[in-house]
Amino acid sequence: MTARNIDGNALAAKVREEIAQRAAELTARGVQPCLAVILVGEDPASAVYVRNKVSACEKAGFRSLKFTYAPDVDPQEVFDRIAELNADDTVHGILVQLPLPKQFDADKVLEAISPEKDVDGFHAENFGLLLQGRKSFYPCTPWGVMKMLDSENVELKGAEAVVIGRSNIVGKPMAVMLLSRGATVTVCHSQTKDLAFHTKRADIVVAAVGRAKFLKGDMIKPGAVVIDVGINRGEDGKLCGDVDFDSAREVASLITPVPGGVGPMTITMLLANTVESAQRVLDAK
Ligand SMILES: Nc1nc2c(c(=O)[nH]1)N[C@@H](CN(C=O)c1ccc(C(=O)N[C@@H](CCC(=O)O)C(=O)O)cc1)CN2
Repeated sequence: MTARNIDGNALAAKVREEIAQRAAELTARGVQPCLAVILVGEDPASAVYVRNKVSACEKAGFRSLKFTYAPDVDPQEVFDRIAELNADDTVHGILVQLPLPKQFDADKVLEAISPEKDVDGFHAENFGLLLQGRKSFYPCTPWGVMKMLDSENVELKGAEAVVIGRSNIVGKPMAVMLLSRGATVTVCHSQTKDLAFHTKRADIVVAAVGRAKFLKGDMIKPGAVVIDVGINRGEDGKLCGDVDFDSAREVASLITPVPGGVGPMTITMLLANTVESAQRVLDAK
C-alpha cells in the first residue's frame, strides 16, 4: 500500500478563504479582527513564523500588531505590553511566540494573557475548558490536525489513537481532542517502554516528539493514518518530520508530509481563533 498525502496547504487555503469572508463581514459591522504578536529574541525560525502570521493576517483582512524585543529584555517590559494589549478593546487576539529566552517563565507569560484573547489556546483556563469539553480557544496545532482528519472523514469513534509526545501545546491537547471525539487514546512519551507495541496497534498515530524521522514504517499498522507534527532538520539539512516518510508511506493509508502538512494548518487555526474572538466581541455589544 502507498499512502495518500493529506495536503495541508490546500486545506489551509480553503479554510483561510472562509475566514477572510467572516473577517470581511465582521469588519463591515465595525469589528475588524486584530491579532497582536509578541516576539522576544532572535531565533530565526520564530522570526519566520511571526512574519508568516502577520502576512496571513493581512491576506485574511485582519489588522495585526507586531512587538519585537531583544533577547535580554527585562520580562517586566513584556508583561507591561501584555497588560496594555489586554486592556485594548480593538485587539482580539494576543500571542507570545515560543520558545522564550531563559530569563522568562513561559507559563507565567502565557497566564498573563487574558483568556478571552488567548488565541493560541495555551492559557490554563482554556486548557481546563477543553478538558471539560466546554467552549474555549483550542490550541492551533492539534485543532488543525482534527480539521485534517475531518477533511478526510477519518472515523474517530472507537478508533485506536496513539499520540507520541506529551507537551502542553500539542500532545496533551491532541489526546483530549481525540478522546472527546470517541477515540481510545494512548499517550506515549520518552518513558514509554515499548513504543512500537503501541504504535503497531494504532489506527491513527500522531507524532509530536521533535526527533527527525524516528517513527519508521515497521512501527506502523498497515492502513493506519499517520499525522506528523514534527518540524526538524534531517542529516541532509532538509526540513523533515518525526516520521520517516519514505518507509511510513509504504504502510499507511493516509499521511501528512513535512513540509506542507500540519504546519500550514497551525497558522490557519490561529486565524480561526482570532476571528472567533472578534465575533464574540461583536455578539457581546
Ligand atoms: N505562540 C506559539 N509559539 C509556537 C507555536 C504556536 O502555535 N504558538 N507553534 C510552533 C511554531 N509555529 C507557530 O508558531 C509554526 C511552525 C511551523 C509552521 C509551518 O507552517 N511549517 C511549514 C514549514 C515552514 C518552514 O519552511 O520552516 C510546514 O510544516 O509546511 C507554522 C507555524 C512553535 N512555537
